[in-house]
Amino acid sequence: MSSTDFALAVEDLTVSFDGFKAIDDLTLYVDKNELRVIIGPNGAGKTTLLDLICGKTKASGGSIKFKNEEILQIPEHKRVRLGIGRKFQTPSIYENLSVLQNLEVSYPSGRSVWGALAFKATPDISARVQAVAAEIGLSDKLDTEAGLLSHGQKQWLEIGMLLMQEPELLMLDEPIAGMSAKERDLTAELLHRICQNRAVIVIEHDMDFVKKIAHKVTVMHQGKILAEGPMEQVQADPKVIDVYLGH
Ligand SMILES: Nc1ncnc2c1ncn2[C@@H]1O[C@H](COP(=O)(O)OP(=O)(O)OP(=O)(O)O)[C@@H](O)[C@H]1O
Repeated sequence: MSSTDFALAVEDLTVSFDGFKAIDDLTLYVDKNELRVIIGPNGAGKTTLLDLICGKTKASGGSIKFKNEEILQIPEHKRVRLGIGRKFQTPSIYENLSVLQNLEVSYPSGRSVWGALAFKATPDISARVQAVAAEIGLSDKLDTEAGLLSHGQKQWLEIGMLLMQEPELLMLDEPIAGMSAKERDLTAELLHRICQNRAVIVIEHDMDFVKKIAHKVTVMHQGKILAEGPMEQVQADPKVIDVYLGH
């Protein structure tokens, strides 16, 4: 497969913090419609890798191509416009706005959060809100104030806010942290749905959940890739057991 076919092509990526290489000459390719899970011990560089892809952290060297376009020099807010969405662990929803309003304010070039109450949505925006609400399982909660949602529902709403921008690459950092067993199952189903139209990268520590969602698993260790492949293969890899799964 030539690199033109990948949603994301990371090559020879390096970042140093005061001489310490948190990401060390790392190469990674993610297909369109692929759900990739990144695992590895604490400090392996997983979060730093996502920070580099979304533009929060500047790389020291290497290349990051999104849909075959070099994005290394492109600032974070422009990468969002290109179609790269990133969800952090803490939800950043507007607790005082309804689910509907949270989704509406997330529409690209939509109104600001300050104008939320006086806002009249166009048919395009309303249609997108309905579709996204159905995708995240919150169709019956559109008028609910976001602050009243359960922890899991807040996480799904934030994913929905990212989906409003129709990202072609969505990155999620430990999406099931703090969720109940039922919420975890629903999140697995949600991730299966949303990777049908885009590439998704998930950082996760819960191996049962990884098994449920991953198309392929990348194991990181000390800023490098230790192993990569289907979960069964990675799980049986003595190197992976030694540095991570055996602990
Ligand atoms: N801005 C920074 N300045 C200095 N060091 C940093 C910075 N960001 C990350 N690091 C270091 O880089 C290494 C990788 O950290 P990172 O948070 O990416 O690991 P991780 O695999 O996400 O770990 P965890 O599973 O604990 O979240 C760590 O040693 C961390 O201390």
